Amino acid sequence: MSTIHYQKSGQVASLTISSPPANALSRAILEQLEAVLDEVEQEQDIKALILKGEGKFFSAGADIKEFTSLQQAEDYTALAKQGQELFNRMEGFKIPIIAAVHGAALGGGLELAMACHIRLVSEQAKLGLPELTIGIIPGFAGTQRLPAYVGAAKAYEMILTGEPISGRMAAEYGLANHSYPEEVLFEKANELAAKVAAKSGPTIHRVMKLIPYTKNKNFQEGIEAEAEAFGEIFGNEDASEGITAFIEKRKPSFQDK
Ligand SMILES: C/C=C/C(=O)SCCNC(=O)CCNC(=O)[C@H](O)C(C)(C)COP(=O)(O)OP(=O)(O)OC[C@H]1O[C@@H](n2cnc3c(N)ncnc32)[C@H](O)[C@@H]1OP(=O)(O)O
Repeated sequence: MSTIHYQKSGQVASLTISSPPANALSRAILEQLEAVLDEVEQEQDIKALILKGEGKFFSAGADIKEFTSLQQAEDYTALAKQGQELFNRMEGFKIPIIAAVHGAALGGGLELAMACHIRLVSEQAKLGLPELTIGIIPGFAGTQRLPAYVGAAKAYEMILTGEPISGRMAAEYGLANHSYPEEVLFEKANELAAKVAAKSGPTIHRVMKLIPYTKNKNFQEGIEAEAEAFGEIFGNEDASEGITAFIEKRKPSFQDK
């Protein structure tokens, strides 16, 4: 069963995405994440949150198989908005969220990690936005958050090639705070969360309110345009071909239509 496990240990809580085999972000998983954040918000004493994935990966992104159940451009736009709004809520959360990324954070999985305040990654993890490889575009604010972390030039390359970068390179690019061997990643995340949790709660909350003032003012406009474009692109034959090819485990044959 797909779920988000919520575990509290002192003043640190962990949220674990458990949606085998790839921790794909179905609409149901996004709703569960929303519900768990509601629960966390009720707890007065939590000072740091760790977000991680169970199994082989952090998350392989939106649930590509679920895409076939949607019909209209508006349905896809609504899906993009669901993810964007949740991720905006996370970015504006008063409790710092540390993403501990192992295996892969691709597409919506990377977009989720980018909505966290700090990213620790395993050295060999694959981080990327591969949507163009399946004939679609990023839709959970990746076109806006990735350039903010790595600069426009690297974001163009990563999005247009669809090729992932390693965790080690993500730390070099500024996309991740640090990279570690996978076997120590979660320990490092716990250590960092403990350092944060040792601080006074009111000071943490003030900082969490202040740092978002640095955000680019065009961001909201950018994600609205992204959600519209995400919906429109699904009307293309190449999107159907890309998604079918992924499900059939073959290379897509795009016709530029
Ligand atoms: C708005 C947001 C949009 C998006 O996020 S679009 C999605 C963007 N993400 C991707 O395009 C990533 C797609 N997945 C992959 O590239 C690969 O997978 C991995 C690199 C993550 C893993 O590769 P490997 O280790 O070879 O495993 P495997 O056999 O490809 O996958 C294991 C099972 O996981 C399913 N799966 C993987 N990613 C997704 C996904 N994003 N949505 C739904 N299912 C997914 C596969 O189909 C398969 O399933 P089965 O065992 O039944 O054949």
